[in-house]
Amino acid sequence: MTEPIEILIVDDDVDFSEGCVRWFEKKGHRVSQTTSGQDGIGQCSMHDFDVVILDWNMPGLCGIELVQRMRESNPDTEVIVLTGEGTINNAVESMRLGVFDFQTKPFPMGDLERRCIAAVERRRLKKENTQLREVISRTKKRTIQMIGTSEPMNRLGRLIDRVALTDKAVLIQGESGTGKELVAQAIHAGSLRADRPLVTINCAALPENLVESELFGHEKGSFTGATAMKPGLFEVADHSTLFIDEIGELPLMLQPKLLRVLEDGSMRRIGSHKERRVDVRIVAATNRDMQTEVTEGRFREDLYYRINVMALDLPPLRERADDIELLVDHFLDKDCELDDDSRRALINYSWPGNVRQLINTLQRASVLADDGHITLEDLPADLRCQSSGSENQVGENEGTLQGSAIPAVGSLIALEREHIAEVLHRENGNKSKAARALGVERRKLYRLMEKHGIA
Ligand SMILES: Nc1ncnc2c1ncn2[C@@H]1O[C@H](COP(=O)(O)OP(=O)(O)OP(=O)(O)O)[C@@H](O)[C@H]1O
Repeated sequence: MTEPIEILIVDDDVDFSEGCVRWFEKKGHRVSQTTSGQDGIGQCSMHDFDVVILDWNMPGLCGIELVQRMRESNPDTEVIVLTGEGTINNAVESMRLGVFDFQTKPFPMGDLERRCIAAVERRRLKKENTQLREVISRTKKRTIQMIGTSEPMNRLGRLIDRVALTDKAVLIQGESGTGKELVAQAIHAGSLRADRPLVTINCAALPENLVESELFGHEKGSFTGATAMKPGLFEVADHSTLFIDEIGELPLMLQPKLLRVLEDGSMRRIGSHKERRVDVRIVAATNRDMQTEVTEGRFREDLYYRINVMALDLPPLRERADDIELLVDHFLDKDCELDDDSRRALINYSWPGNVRQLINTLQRASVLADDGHITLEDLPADLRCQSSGSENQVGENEGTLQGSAIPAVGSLIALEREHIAEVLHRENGNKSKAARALGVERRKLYRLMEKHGIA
């Protein structure tokens, strides 16, 4: 049997439509029926049908009007038009409106079912197309290569392989820069959903009021600025994986909505009454202690248990020192080489900003090095100190300038940038702590970091 199709039959011929309902139901499809065009439009606004089978000659609203209104509110639903008077004009008109097919009564029911199956296929392809376009416009393509052969990394690799195939929600916890996003990509790549793109949202990088519309989408006109309908990331990630980065930042008022999708896969766009069903696997990440978040009332306990079905803890780089040299060699510019002292300094450092800090340090050193020959002088002061045996200090380059526009020394902008970088450095790259120390919201810190090109 083929996949069950959700069908709405809109026809004022009661005998015909009841016959259709019985026939389709026997074939295992889910069918609703109405004899009124107005009611059909209402049902479409409440439910996401795959196919509407519509009589062209209904009393009240004419065929053109019905098709137009249904397609306006349900551009994804395919429409098959039925008529007793098969005129060329009707066919041309309905095709122009984007209906999938046009059938003249009477016809064999088997034909109608075959047309419905073909319509569902077109709907699936259209949806997939939209998903791909959305994802391409939102994400940069990256290949996943996790470097590390230490025992903690081998253990993590084995866990990823096992977790990936389960389809269960995963919570990845670890310090900033340890590779949580990379792990999310690896889980998706190893899952049965891997042929579809991974969709990502970072809750902390978006203003609070945008998180809801990004996740759940909105209808045109549902709030100021909603000039067009936009599907949410849950719809974009249908049949795939949604990576929710910094889930600890998810506003409390949105948490019940997320819980609902996780429980039964149902959601609504902002400004819509229509319930949509999605099949999305959630992989979430955080560098917060979620137990504390729950205890202190910032995160719902029920949601925490829902997302924490499988937990993965990422070790900080200082707990897998065996991997440092591998990472250094992997990320070192191919035209550069390290002298013995600088190599030793890199290997012995405690890397509070983890792999991200290591990558930044190497990039910085390769810019500063003469003829590609990296010496201790090309490394930040705290690495040099540590290498000469002084106390562990934090990484000064968790805050390396990435852009090319360096503000004039002493300018207000330069001072702001320096101060932010210094606080990040003092807090070991921990953005929550840095935001608290700066007296701003974490989101604001993200925007400031972006503005100043701080990595
Ligand atoms: N094991 C690894 N092998 C190769 N690259 C890695 C590894 N771990 C991390 N990286 C790289 O380090 C950088 C930071 O990793 P990622 O963004 O995944 O960290 P994160 O834990 O999600 O950080 P944050 O909490 O700040 O978002 C990325 O460029 C990533 O590719």
